[in-house]
Amino acid sequence: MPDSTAQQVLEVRAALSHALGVATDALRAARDELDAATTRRSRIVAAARERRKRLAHERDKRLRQIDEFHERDLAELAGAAAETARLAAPGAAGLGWPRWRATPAGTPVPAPELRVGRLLLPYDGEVPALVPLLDRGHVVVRGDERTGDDVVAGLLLRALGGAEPGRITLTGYDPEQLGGGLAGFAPLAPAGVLQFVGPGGLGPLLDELVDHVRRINETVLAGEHSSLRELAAATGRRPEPWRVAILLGAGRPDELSRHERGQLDRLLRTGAACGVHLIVRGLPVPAGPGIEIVNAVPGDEARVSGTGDLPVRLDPGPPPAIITATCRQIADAVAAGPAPVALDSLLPEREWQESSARALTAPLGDSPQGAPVHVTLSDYPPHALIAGPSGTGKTNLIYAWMGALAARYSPAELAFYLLDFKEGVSFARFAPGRRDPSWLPHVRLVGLNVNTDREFGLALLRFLGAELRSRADAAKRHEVTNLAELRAEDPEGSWPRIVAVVDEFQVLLSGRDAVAAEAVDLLEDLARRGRSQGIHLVLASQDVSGIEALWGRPALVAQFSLRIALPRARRVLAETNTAADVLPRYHAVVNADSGATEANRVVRVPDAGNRERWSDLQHRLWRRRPQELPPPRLFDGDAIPRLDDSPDFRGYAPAATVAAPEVLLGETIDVEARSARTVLRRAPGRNIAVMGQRVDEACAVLHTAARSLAAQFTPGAAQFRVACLDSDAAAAVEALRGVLPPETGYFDGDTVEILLEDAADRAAAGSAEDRPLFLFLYAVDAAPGRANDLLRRILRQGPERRIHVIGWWRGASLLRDTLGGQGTRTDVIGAWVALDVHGSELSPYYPGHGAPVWYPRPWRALHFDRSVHRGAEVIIPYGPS
Ligand SMILES: Nc1ncnc2c1ncn2[C@@H]1O[C@H](COP(=O)(O)OP(=O)(O)OP(=O)(O)O)[C@@H](O)[C@H]1O
Repeated sequence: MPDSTAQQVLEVRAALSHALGVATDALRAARDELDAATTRRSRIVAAARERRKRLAHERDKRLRQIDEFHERDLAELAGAAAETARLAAPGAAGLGWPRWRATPAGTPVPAPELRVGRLLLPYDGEVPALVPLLDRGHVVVRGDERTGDDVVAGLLLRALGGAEPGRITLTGYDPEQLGGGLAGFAPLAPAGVLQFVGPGGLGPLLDELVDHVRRINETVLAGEHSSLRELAAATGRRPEPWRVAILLGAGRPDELSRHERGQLDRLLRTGAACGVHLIVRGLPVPAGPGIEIVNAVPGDEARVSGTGDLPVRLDPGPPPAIITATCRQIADAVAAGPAPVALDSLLPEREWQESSARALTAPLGDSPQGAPVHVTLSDYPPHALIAGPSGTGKTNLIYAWMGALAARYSPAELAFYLLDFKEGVSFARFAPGRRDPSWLPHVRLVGLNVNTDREFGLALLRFLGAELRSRADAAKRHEVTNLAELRAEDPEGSWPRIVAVVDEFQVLLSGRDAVAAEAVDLLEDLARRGRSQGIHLVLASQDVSGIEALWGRPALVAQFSLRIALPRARRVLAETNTAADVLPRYHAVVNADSGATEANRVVRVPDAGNRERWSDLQHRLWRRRPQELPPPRLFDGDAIPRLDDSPDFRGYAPAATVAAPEVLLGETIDVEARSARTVLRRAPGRNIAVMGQRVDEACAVLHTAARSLAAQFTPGAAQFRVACLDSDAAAAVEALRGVLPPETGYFDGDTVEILLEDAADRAAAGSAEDRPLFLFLYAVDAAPGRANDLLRRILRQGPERRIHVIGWWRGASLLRDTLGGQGTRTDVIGAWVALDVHGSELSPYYPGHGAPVWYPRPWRALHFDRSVHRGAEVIIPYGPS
């Protein structure tokens, strides 16, 4: 058994050892497996880590790419926004304050947007934050008060600086600070560009703006355009300025009444289309279309509604010095008025093409809407009244009108007669001058410096009256009633329309004297009957309101149905028509219906005063003139005429016998250049007395008389004797030696009696002289006592014996003494020339007329010849040759 036990032990042992071996193998195998698994795991872990790293890398790379894209996109967008902003807000609308300056631009459409600050974007460059105002809408500023003030000031300055001066007008409502919020803009007020309304003024202001919108809709847009902006785009013109109202309320909810609320809402809705824009702060205005809201907070948190929620940094306010300087410039420019329009704008494409048979029509300038405004003279309206205070451009308007007419109608169609009672030479340009020999071919007469020679005005009216009669006679002959018909019936006749322009015509009508009375009568007749005969009167005056002579004759005034009022003209339009009060410079109201408000047409008159521009036109027309057309008659009251220029004097040819020798005495004040004359025929009383103390003028008259007589006789055909009793006249007498025949006898105080005795004897002789004898007696009142007797005999008996006295007495009463004192007859003095002698002293020599109206004036004389004159005539002595 032991064996079996041992065996068994052995077997067990063997089994155990086998099992052990197996287990050991298994263990080893397991270990190996573990090792392998461990190794594999480590590899897997390492691989996983590697992948994660790669993943992170990839992710980072991708994120970086996305960031780059994003930034690039953003930069592109911001760049584009900045560029757009630069275009939308050019110049003054967008420049930063350090470089800011006004950049007034013509009429860009639409108007620029205005910078208020910059958008805060992750972007290197700057993107301006803009708000639309002019042409687009309204701006409401909320938030911090000081920042808001800066925004408002910036907006206003940018808007003003980008527009032509005067194209924006501002109205401020600032009840809390009473305009203090807009103090910097105060220099605009005197020029009318800025006005303030007081604390109670909001309602009226809103009413007025609403009314303005209504007016623009009715009269300017007139259903043709939906907004001024559209009108400007279509026509290139902006007929109305923008009106910007700055409403700075106190922020109280009850600040607006119901009515005001309604008006404000209306303006917010409809104002922008009509150029009315509001900048509102401190009044409740809800967001809405066309309303830009600026939330004004300092720092980086401001917002502008047009740019959504993007943060904005608002600009600081404009430097006060820039505001003041800019406003001053604008005010100066507005006060100086708009730049002148050129005369050429009134000229037709082809000159002298029009017929004046029915009317004279020409443009006078442009309306505010840019259309030409035509003015017509015809049967209706026949005559024009122009008024405007000194310097408002009356003369210029007349030039412009004349230029436009003269370029359209040839001299066969139109004739001008021009008279200027103003001191100066405004119409001189139409007549040949020393520097420029040209003249306006239509001009037949130019009267200059006639302010003291009202008689010349009268002469013109008389002349026109005669022309009127001759036209009326012709019309009767041809059995027609007006110029158009007459021209049709008589195509060969010369019937131009006549335009008589009288500047400062009130001078002619001033005074209650015979000249004024006759002038008004003539004017009335011309005004009434001239219309159908093509004679048109254009009367201009600084102030027609005080012309009693005019307003006392309503029938006369009624004929002047064309009224032209320059700025601030009084009474020329109807009483309730105040259009002239608000006219800008160089504008006029033209009214063809006697000044009724409905007939107002505003016209901007071009600058016709410019000599060069005018000369171009005048020279062109002058070169085209018909060669037979003479230059106009020029009457210059300041010029002293010369006998050598007198057509009468030049017409003399010496003859051996002259039945009616003429004595020329001076130039008449008349439309034709004529010499005043007295005829010394063989008849009683044919003597001439010159009366007055002015030596030069007396000598000039006697010199003219001597020259004119001498020119009519061949040598020896007449006898001349000269006596000089005043040494002041010695030089003048000496000058006669060159004029009178060599055998002329000269006498002085010592020898004058010899002369007078001889002449008196010859005057008393039975038969007449075979050759006339002319006695020129200078200062004859100084002759010794006995001389008066002799003189009386010569004066009484001489003329019938062909002995005539042409004498100078140094006073009217001295002549009377010569004739025999008070009460003696004066008819031996058949003609006289009075110098500085008052009219009342002349009554003894003025039979049947009382005393002539005569106030002595330098280098003028009164001439009366009882054989031919109804009344005395004013003459101008001829000056030295
Ligand atoms: N439309 C215009 N454009 C530019 N300048 C003008 C215009 N009208 C007038 N002026 C200028 O204004 C000034 C005054 O004009 P103008 O002499 O015509 O005025 P007036 O009313 O006739 O004055 P006065 O009665 O004192 O002579 C002139 O220097 C003239 O050149």
